[in-house]
Amino acid sequence: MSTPTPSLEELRRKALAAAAPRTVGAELAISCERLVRIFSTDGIEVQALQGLDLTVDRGDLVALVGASGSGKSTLLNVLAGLDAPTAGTATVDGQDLLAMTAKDRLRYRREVVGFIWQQTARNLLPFLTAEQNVALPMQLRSGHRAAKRRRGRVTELLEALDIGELAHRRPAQLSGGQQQRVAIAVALANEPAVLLADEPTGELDTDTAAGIFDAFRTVNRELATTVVIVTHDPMVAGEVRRTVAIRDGRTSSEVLRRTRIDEHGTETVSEREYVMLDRTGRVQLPAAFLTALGMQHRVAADLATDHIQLRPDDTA
Ligand SMILES: Nc1ncnc2c1ncn2[C@@H]1O[C@H](COP(=O)(O)OP(=O)(O)OP(=O)(O)O)[C@@H](O)[C@H]1O
Repeated sequence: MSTPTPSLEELRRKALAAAAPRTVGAELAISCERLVRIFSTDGIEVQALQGLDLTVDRGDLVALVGASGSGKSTLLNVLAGLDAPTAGTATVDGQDLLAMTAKDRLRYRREVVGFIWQQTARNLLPFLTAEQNVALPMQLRSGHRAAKRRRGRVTELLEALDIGELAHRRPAQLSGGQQQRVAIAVALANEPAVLLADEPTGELDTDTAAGIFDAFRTVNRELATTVVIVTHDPMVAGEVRRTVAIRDGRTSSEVLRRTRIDEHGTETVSEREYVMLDRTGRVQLPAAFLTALGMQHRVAADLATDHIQLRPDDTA
């Protein structure tokens, strides 16, 4: 059967689509490729990010873990538009972070991302009540919303975070956990595409931290907001579907958790660790595996039908 000849109109549509400018990574919430951030102080250069690759799907909930100084906060600050990368590409919600003017960056911070700091006091204005804190980002946004609609959203957010009855309290009249819930509501005020949190449970006790983490899950599930949390807390890392480890300024491995329910309704959670593969074929193998087999400098790589074997160098 011969393929029907496309009509002139179809060809024209295809040509226009091919010629249209494409927004890199528009289908992803976050896309970073070979991201580099170099800090220079007193003539000394620190490479905080050394060619980091990361993609996050829309609607995902991801924990970023890693040793102190591995580059987690640097990455989060870049994604939040608080800091500019030195090289590489970074797009959030289809917006190119390296091509932004100062004005674009301001709008980006106000409308595209929400940010939650570890220090509870840093997230809120002390002289405003919880509801005034949540309403403020909406008032600052260009093209003011109608006051009535704004009030409705403030109430909705405070209720979603289980703090509806605390709307009239100032931060000093709230516990650390309650303050972080208000901070999440503030960060969500302008319906951001991505919510970023840097050690949001770092100042809280274990039970309160569990509650805050639940709040992130609720937001992720019910408002479909993409959430990225930097954490040291092993409990948080163990609860999310995806945990990405950062080592020496690069994503080194990730753990994916899957929940399966069998025919008897029994839930089982399986975990699998993956190492990252970049576009040039580089992988960073877990240090523990390399030490266990005494692998250094070079390894023997052989292709099998469905896997690649890596063995210690046998020529030494
Ligand atoms: N403004 C800066 N000026 C100079 N060096 C910096 C700056 N910010 C971060 N660094 C350095 O960059 C590296 C990565 O720091 P970063 O704060 O991103 O790590 P981290 O993984 O968030 O650590 P922690 O878990 O301790 O917060 C570190 O060596 C740090 O000293």
